[in-house]
Amino acid sequence: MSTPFLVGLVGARGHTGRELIRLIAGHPELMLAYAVSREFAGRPVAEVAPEDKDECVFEALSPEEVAKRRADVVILAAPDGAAAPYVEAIEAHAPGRIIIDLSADYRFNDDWAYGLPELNRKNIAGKTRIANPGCYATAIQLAIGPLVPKLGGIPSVFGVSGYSGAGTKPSPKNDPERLKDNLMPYALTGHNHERESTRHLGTKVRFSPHVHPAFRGIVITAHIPLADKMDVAALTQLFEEKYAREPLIALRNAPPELKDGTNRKGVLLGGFTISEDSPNGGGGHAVVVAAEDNLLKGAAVQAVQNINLALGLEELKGIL
Ligand SMILES: NC(=O)C1=CN([C@@H]2O[C@H](COP(=O)(O)OP(=O)(O)OC[C@H]3O[C@@H](n4cnc5c(N)ncnc54)[C@H](OP(=O)(O)O)[C@@H]3O)[C@@H](O)[C@H]2O)C=CC1
Ligand SMILES: CC(=O)N[C@@H](CCC(=O)OP(=O)(O)O)C(=O)O
Repeated sequence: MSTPFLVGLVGARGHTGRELIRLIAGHPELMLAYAVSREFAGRPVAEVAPEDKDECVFEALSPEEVAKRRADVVILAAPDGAAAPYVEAIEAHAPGRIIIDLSADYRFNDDWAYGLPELNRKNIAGKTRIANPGCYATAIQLAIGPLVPKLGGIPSVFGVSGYSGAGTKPSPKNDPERLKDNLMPYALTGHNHERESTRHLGTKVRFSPHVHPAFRGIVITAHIPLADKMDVAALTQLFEEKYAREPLIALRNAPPELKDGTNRKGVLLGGFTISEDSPNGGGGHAVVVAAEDNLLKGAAVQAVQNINLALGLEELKGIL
């Protein structure tokens, strides 16, 4: 067997960190070199993630210590706003090292590749600075992307997420008591993933998220105004052609439900519908539904796709 690539993981205690440990353990060419957590420091990683076979112990490493430790790839899976000290220390000590940042901190930075392989993999291959997309933003862009050349207005998206999307830091959005028998709308305009989808699709998108009591899983329903009339067969064909060679994207006629996306490695798109109703002329609007697991294609699986592309490995190695 060839020497594995070493991966350092910052934010290893968190929800996405947990999924990343499992994926790294199952990847034939990656090895976990270190796992950073201040709260779990000193505990064996296998205590919380039994699949870890690299016998790591959680460590409370500073950004400088992270930069000085040997690794081919550093994954930053810390909350928004925390990445810069790690990036700066790595720039100073090991500028050629690959960094995959799961937060929103570099998704608006032109010096970083934006890592949504199904829409822009040629911009990711061989890169050393990759911003992993947001969870809702992944589903939104995959649902709207094929229709961008056909738009006749601003797409509007309703989204629902499980509460793991809100991380482990206590907040109303991950408080089981607040969420019990509940659906909580928030950030009705201007959510980060509205800005992110708008930026990377290159066209304005509106988005209102909601959180509900399941732990994981996302469903988004996109209403997409069309410039010209289109029937359901043509709509479906457009998606079939766009995603024909994408193993992580599945299509079906019926609208996917939350549970169809939970624990799925990729995204399920469906519910392809056309409304003839177009008060201002034009082609009416299409409706497309997407279901995904926010922790997998919405975070950790996508990070492994990006690592594979950065290292020149087969994109789906360790995933399928
Ligand atoms: N959850 C999701 O569905 C998705 C999350 N993301 C993004 O991924 C990142 C991680 O999310 P998630 O796993 O949910 O977060 P969690 O809240 O579950 O975990 C955060 C992790 O970061 C560590 N951490 C907290 N503050 C800092 C800091 N200042 N410096 C270094 N480490 C820190 C924590 O460990 P400790 O305090 O022990 O050091 C913990 O391991 C976030 O940026 C999030 O926005 C992206 C897509 C989907
Ligand atoms: C339910 C819930 O709170 N979801 C999070 C998902 C965002 C996320 O994790 O993405 P970033 O990496 O862009 O911060 C939110 O709406 O902020």
